[in-house]
Amino acid sequence: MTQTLDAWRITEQPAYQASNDEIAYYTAAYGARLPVMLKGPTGCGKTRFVEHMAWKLRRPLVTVSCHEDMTASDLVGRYLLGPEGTHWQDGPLTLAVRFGGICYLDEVVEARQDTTVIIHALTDDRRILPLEKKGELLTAHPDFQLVISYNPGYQSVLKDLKESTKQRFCAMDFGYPDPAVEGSIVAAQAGISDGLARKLVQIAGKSRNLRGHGLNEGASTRMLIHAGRLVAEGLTLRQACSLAVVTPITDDPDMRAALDAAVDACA
Ligand SMILES: Nc1ncnc2c1ncn2[C@@H]1O[C@H](COP(=O)(O)OP(=O)(O)OP(=O)(O)O)[C@@H](O)[C@H]1O
Repeated sequence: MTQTLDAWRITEQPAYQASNDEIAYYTAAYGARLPVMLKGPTGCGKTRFVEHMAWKLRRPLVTVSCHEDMTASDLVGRYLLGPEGTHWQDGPLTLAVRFGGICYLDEVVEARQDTTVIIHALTDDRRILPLEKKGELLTAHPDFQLVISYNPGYQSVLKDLKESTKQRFCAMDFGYPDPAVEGSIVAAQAGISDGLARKLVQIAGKSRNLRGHGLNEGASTRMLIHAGRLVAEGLTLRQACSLAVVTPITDDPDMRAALDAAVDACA
């Protein structure tokens, strides 16, 4: 069976509101074919940004959510047994390398280090991917680029990228957008008024101040969009925030009470 990247082409513009110069930075990194690391908390727009850039640069985007059971074969490919015997099937990384896509490894630190080292030869001047089981040394297509995401807040000494991996990448910091930008993202994507979106952003601000004081992370932009959608479905702000923000984010009764109070103060 012939494999292509057609299924990974993004045909409709993914909505993305820029906060700073991230589009220019990324465009330059892609122009120089340098690998990029996007750093930031969950749900702040990293994936949406890569989707937007892949669309803008007209490159197919192959996204892989990394996890600790992921093996090198899951990324690179493997021999499969079919009716006509065994045949090689490229994994998602190999497809992007072979046909010139952008490969986005989401939460790469979750993958085992023996998996992450396979990207080393791809992310220095060599730009090669050894397919050991197939006995092929694949040189990356000129349009190939590797992007990884990384949440610095979750890392521990035991679970961090190796220095030799980090130092191969350009890196861009992502945070939650400024309140005005975040409000307009939430209003547009949840289909709610600007006033209501502003309230949700205020609530998020209060939860973000509790980070490190009982919360691992404050409410993300993604959560605010979910809460907004629930209000659009007919829930009150308090109900929507309970369902989409407060209950998912913490099990601690005191912390839930503090967040409920923050919601009431903004309602
Ligand atoms: N700048 C932005 N412009 C438009 N939409 C945004 C922006 N930032 C966040 N969003 C919205 O927030 C949602 C969550 O963002 P996204 O999935 O990109 O987060 P993420 O940082 O990749 O999270 P994770 O690390 O959990 O994968 C998106 O689906 C999108 O609706």
